[in-house]
Amino acid sequence: MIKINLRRLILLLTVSTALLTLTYTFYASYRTQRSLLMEQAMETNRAYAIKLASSTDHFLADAQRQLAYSARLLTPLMDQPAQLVAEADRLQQQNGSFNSVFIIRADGTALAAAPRRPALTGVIIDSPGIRAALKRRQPMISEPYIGASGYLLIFISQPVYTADGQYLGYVGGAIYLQEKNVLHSLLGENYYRDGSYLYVVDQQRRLIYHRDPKRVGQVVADNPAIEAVIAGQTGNLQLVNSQGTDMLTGYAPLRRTGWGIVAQRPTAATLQGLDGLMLDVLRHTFPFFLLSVLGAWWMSRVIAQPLSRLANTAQDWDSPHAPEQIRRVRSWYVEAEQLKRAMLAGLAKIHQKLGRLNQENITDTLTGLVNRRGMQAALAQWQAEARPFAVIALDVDHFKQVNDQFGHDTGDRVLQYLARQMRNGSRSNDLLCRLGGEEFCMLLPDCSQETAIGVAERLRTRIAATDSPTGTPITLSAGVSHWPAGGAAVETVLKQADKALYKAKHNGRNRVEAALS
Ligand SMILES: Nc1nc2c(ncn2[C@@H]2O[C@H](COP(=O)(O)OP(=O)(O)OP(=O)(O)O)[C@@H](O)[C@H]2O)c(=O)[nH]1
Repeated sequence: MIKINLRRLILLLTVSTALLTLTYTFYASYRTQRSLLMEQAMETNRAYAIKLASSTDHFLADAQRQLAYSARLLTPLMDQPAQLVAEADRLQQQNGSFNSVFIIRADGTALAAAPRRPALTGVIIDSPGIRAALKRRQPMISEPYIGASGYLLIFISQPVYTADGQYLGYVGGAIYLQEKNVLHSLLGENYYRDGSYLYVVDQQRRLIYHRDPKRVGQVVADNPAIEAVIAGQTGNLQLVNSQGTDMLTGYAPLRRTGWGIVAQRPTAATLQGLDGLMLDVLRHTFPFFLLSVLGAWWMSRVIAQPLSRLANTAQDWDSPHAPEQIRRVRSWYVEAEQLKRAMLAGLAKIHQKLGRLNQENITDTLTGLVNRRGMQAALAQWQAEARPFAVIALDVDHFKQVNDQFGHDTGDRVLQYLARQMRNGSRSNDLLCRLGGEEFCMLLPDCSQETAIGVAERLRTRIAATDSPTGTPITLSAGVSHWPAGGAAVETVLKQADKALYKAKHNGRNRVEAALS
């Protein structure tokens, strides 16, 4: 299995988390901005359609008021052609509301027209608007229709009655939907430059105003915004228009005529700025992303460091400095501290075990004294430290007889007894050794030969005066030497002690002899 480095793992995890967060934030921010922009555009269009519906309603009401005023003026003038022409001229020119003005007698004969058209004066004009006005005899706004002049128009009319209610005819104004007039300016002047535009439909779904004059008069089917607005609803929605363009629309009806105003903006134009906006977001977010990568890199180092330092110390566990090295590792988080403690505990156990093994290795099992190997190690260290010491070589006299007479077990107990006596008569830093059989040795650091002779003599005397496990005292012989007396080597000094011991044996046993230096 592939093993991944902890630092890389932390780095990888943190960077991928940061990257995921960045991507998600970016995506969420894109979605939010997008729907916000779209909702804003639709709401703006709705508000705009409401405002224009209200302005257009006002305009039509105003046009009707002008005609009503004129109708009142005309009541006494209906048989005065010159006055009628003057009034028609005034109406047409004063406010510019109408492209043309007609004064029609109750039988349908045109009495005056503005702009002046002599050909039409005195004849009966037959057009849907004029016919409808005559028939209704009430103030009215016609449906759009193509007039005698060939223009698509709406006709606004006001009946002329005498004071006693006799119908004399009416005064009416035509607004040419494809020509310049106040209505046109009202709708067209608010045309925005950001791709937005509006159109007006009548109840038959016919375009009666559009920024493209060629489309005026066209009937638009299957457009949900048109369907809603001619049903008298105000609102907004996203739709694909008859030209296949995705649009954000707002719409509002005209109360006076039942027409509908639809303001719209292509969705693509609305969202055009979004890409730039998102690039800006990315530009602003990227330094933070870099910072978090840097932070992740730093964190991965800081987290991995205690573990990797602990791992390094583990390679050197047999070193006596290992515990200190482990203790020095800064474990700043709980898991590293736990690991550190576990390692220290493990190491302590190992060292304890090693120490025990080591101790067993240098200890004589019968007496518990240091064996020959232990003695060699101590001597080497003292020699390295140039530490002077005295050597007392000891040997039980006639030990063979003890064995023979009392048995080997008693012989063993005698050896243990001697070891105890040696311990009783020595200092804590003296090294007491059994080198094999009944051969013993005492190494006394920082001790002169004379003092060592005294120690050996006291031991000999005590042994000779004390009952051993045999029931009677035993005796021992000793030879004493000193290092570095005479500059001899350690081995020589040991041999000198042995020689002195032989001398003591030779001279009758139960005695201490000093080596000649
Ligand atoms: N009980 C016992 N006897 C041992 C041990 N090791 C050696 N011996 C005996 O110690 C005796 C040593 O005898 P020798 O070397 O002849 O010396 P000695 O009898 O003490 O005579 P001298 O040293 O000349 O006084 C032998 O009988 C060994 O078997 C041991 O661990 N236990």
